Amino acid sequence: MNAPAPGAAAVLSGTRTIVAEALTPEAFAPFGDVIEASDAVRHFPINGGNTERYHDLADVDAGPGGRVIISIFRGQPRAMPFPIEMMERHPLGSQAFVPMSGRPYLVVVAPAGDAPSGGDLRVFLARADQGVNYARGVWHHPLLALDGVSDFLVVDRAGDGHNCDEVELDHTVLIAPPR
Ligand SMILES: NC(=O)N[C@@H](O)C(=O)O
Ligand code: NI
Repeated sequence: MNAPAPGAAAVLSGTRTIVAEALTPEAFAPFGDVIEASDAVRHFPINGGNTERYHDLADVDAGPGGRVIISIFRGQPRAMPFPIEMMERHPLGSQAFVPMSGRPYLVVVAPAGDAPSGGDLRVFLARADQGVNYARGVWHHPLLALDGVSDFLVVDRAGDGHNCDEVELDHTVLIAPPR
């Protein structure tokens, strides 16, 4: 059997397998922002030309009564192919992950709104120089580090209220990074 194209879904041994697609701002736009220093974003020299500022890359949202905080998540690598059995969302604020360990990672998302089914998932392979910012309420799988223990700078919300809903998927979906 030919390898499925990135982003394609293939039914292997009765379980649907999705091969990750490359992360681009356009493809990720329905779910939030891609945080990367590319010529596609507004950038300009500062500090007398010593530094280039890649400006205003993500919409950080702590909602009413929330506070924006910065943390570090140290993720253990996930074994591939990985079964996606649940998703979560943060209804009160956004959540951004910026890789610090020089490794790629996987991003699994579904649109904000009703609880997703396995058929609603989008799977992206993020490069080591790309961060993501999940917009408020966007369904996503908890951190999916690859290849080794990986640190991520995380920008999200602290404050009152319940800010993490979890849902079990109606069927398991295996994900695999592109070959
Ligand atoms: N629990 C927690 O803060 N982690 C998740 O939100 C996640 O997206 O990894
Ligand atoms: Ni989260």
